[in-house]
Amino acid sequence: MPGKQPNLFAFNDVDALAPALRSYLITCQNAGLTRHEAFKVAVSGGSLPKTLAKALLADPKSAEDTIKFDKWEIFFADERAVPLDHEDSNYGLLKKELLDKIPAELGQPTIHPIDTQYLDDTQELADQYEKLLVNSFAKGDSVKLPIFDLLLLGSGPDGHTCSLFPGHPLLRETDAWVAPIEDSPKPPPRRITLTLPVVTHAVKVAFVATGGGKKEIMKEIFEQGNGLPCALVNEATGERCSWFVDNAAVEGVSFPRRGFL
Ligand SMILES: O=C1O[C@H](COP(=O)(O)O)[C@@H](O)[C@H](O)[C@H]1O
Repeated sequence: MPGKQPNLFAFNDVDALAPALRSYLITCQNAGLTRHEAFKVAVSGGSLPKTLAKALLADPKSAEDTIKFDKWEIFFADERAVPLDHEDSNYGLLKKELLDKIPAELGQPTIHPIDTQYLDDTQELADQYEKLLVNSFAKGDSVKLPIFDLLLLGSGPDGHTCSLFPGHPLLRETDAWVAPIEDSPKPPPRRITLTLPVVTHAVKVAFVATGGGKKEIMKEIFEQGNGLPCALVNEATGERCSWFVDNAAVEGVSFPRRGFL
């Protein structure tokens, strides 16, 4: 692994995890604001938005403990090729769990959903999302990869992250920033996803994984790796990567935990 190993932060439960995640997000936010007066974050769907909402919608404990939502630019780490109000939409999920609940006085983030006029053609859907990233990140022709301030990811019980699935040829993609997938083993099959080089190029990467249903795959990710997508992210990002988990998700996993300060 480059540099040090990923940080594994384990908590008793989601209620204990959420304040630590909030504090981590504020640190990433403030670093982004210092760098370019915005916080550019890509988020996943699945179980993440609920935990994210718990972290972000909590009452601030001090003046420093402030989420500057109006400075947040939220992108999607992966998205399903469905309308934004469809029950499978990652945007729809984030809206329901978080966006609709942000009090107006806290300011509102800028959201970058997929362009649903291209739903019938996943290659075009991916290309259009890549263009959006080019316009949001590129400062000239020299930009080879977008640099997100943070990628907020989940881990499926098969070790997938974004819509990058174990053993799938998409894991070898080196050119595209955003790629289509038509054969996702987890429904719905038609999706787009950030590619591995984009994910691993982010300033920071954070996974959130909770519940005993994840413990077998967490063991494999942290003990063997086995080329699982989550393990590939760990290997490529090292200490830039942090895992926020509950104890149930890492029961029996031999990997050093770090204390969250
Ligand atoms: O299909 C997806 O699954 C993963 C993992 O979801 P989880 O419910 O096991 O946390 C998610 O990160 C991804 O964004 C989503 O499209």
